[in-house]
Amino acid sequence: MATTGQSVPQGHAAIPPQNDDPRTDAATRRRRASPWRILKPVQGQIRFAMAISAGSALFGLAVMVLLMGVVQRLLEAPDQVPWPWFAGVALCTVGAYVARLGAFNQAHYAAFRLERILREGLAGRLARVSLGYVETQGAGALAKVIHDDVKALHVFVADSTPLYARAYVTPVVTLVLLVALDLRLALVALAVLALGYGILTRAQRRRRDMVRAYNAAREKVSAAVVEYVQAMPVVRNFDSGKMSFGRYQAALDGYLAVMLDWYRAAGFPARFSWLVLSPMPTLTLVLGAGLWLTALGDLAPARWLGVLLLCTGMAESMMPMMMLRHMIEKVALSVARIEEVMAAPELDAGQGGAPAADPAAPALSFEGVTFSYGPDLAPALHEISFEVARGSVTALVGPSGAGKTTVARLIPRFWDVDAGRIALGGTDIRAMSTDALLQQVAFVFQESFLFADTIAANIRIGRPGASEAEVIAAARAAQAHGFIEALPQGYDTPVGERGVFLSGGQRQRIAIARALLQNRPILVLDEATAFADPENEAELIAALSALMRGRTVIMVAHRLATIRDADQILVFDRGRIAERGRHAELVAQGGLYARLWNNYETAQNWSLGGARSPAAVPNEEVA
Ligand SMILES: Nc1ncnc2c1ncn2[C@@H]1O[C@H](COP(=O)(O)OP(=O)(O)OP(=O)(O)O)[C@@H](O)[C@H]1O
Repeated sequence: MATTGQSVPQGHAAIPPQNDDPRTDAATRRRRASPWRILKPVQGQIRFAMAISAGSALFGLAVMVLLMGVVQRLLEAPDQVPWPWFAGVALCTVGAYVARLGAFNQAHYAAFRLERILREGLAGRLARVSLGYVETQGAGALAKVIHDDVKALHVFVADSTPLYARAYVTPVVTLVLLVALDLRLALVALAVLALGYGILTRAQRRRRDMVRAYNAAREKVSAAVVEYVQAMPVVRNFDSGKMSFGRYQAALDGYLAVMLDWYRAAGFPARFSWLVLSPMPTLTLVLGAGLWLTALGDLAPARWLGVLLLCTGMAESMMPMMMLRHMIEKVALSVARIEEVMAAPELDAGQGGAPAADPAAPALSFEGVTFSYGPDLAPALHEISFEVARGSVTALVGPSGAGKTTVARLIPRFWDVDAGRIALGGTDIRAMSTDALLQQVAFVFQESFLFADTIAANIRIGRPGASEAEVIAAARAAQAHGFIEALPQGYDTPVGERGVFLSGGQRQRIAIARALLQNRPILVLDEATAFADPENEAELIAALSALMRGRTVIMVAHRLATIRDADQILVFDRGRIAERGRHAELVAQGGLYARLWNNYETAQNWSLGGARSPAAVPNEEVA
């Protein structure tokens, strides 16, 4: 189906451009970008490739003209072989091929350079945008831009730019030569071309609508495939695949209907126009007209032959032009997506260093912080204010969706606050450089990212210069040394893509070892025990205790037992702090926390036996 490379698709108006990407939103479609802008960094090299390619086209046309000369000489003096003309033909043929090869070489070099420049630019940009942007876009979608969309541009530069020059130079020069040789035959050839173009343009009239319908149908198929595959474990257990397969089937049927409609609407005229634009009709007509003119004694045979030779190339020279239209449409969506990432707002990082050691200021403070995830969304946090004293532990609890994770993520500036400020040691975090901020705070989130490297390397990310003894000490404190030692290659065991060879609890302990090595004064834990199974929960809690010792801690707590001893508990409810205090005070208050605690305890005592008693089921979701 794809029409990449240099092959010319038959009846290609019937083939819609490829856009198999569900990420293409309406805004992107509106902003279909021209590819030329993005090629600027390698513009010089591309122009050079185009110039060589134009040279190759001129050599090709020179071959035709010289062949005409050969025939003329042979007609004038049949017993004398016109060797110089033959030599000219041979030289120009070699020249055409060498120039063509050179053009494609240059275009490929430019494509490789561009690929590298774009990937570096995109990666650099992503390092400067807010983490919130990365999270909202989705790592998969961004990786696709860096990989697939950049690749699409590579293909465009490598294969299309030389064709571009040929597509313009050949028809124009051919036409000039034809007119110079014989205006009447030139007009015949032009008439055939005009007819072919007319039909093709008619065939493409509904193209834009069809492309839209086609893209929508493809997106539905993509989404249905992803759903079908991702939901496979659930599907197998519950509906033996019938329901989600039904959705997939419906998407495929819709896709087929669009394709058939397209084919019916554009298929025949498109194929017909390709037939008209192929060399045969032009040659037949020019041959007939030439015969007639020769019979009238009004056309020299050598000229006639020259026209025939040029006409063969003329129809063919139109092919690249049509192919290019298709290629540019195809690459425009990739360009739009690349430009969108390149235009993503950068985090306005301050230049300041670490906060001044103001002993009177709290380690961390939220001062009237209001934040919403988007201009049209209700605030996730309303005027949140609290202080965290140095060396103390603050726990964030509350029902699901109350805003706890949002608080944790605002500290490393996943997003910036809409109103109010967040300060470390009295300094607004927006005034600190990214490095200075990160030197103060370590984070352990629900799902810790492990690189496809060894366990030791993953721990060492915390402090690249750490010695082996320090890595092992951190792993010991994080209760990870035991299971690492038991692995066949110990600390040199590769953890696989995103740590798939390790359990959730093991991955978390490696992340804790990493944070221990970082040794930063403030620690933010977001549901760090969420993946703990009963077997390693105790170890995980021991690891966290080691990490928390002597540090200022903010923790989003899943298991309320882990926060009984917290110095301060902030109870969130619908984006506000509903209650605050220590465990005993809050339980005594008999409010939201007391209810959450009660439910938590009930849940802890819940057993299969208890499940038979309806009273034992908790009725409110615990954070
Ligand atoms: N990326 C996002 N885009 C838009 N809204 C979001 C986003 N993340 C969270 N929200 C919304 O912000 C509110 C607070 O969410 P948050 O994740 O902070 O709650 P939470 O208390 O941590 O919940 P949970 O305990 O279930 O993780 C919720 O209403 C949620 O729907």
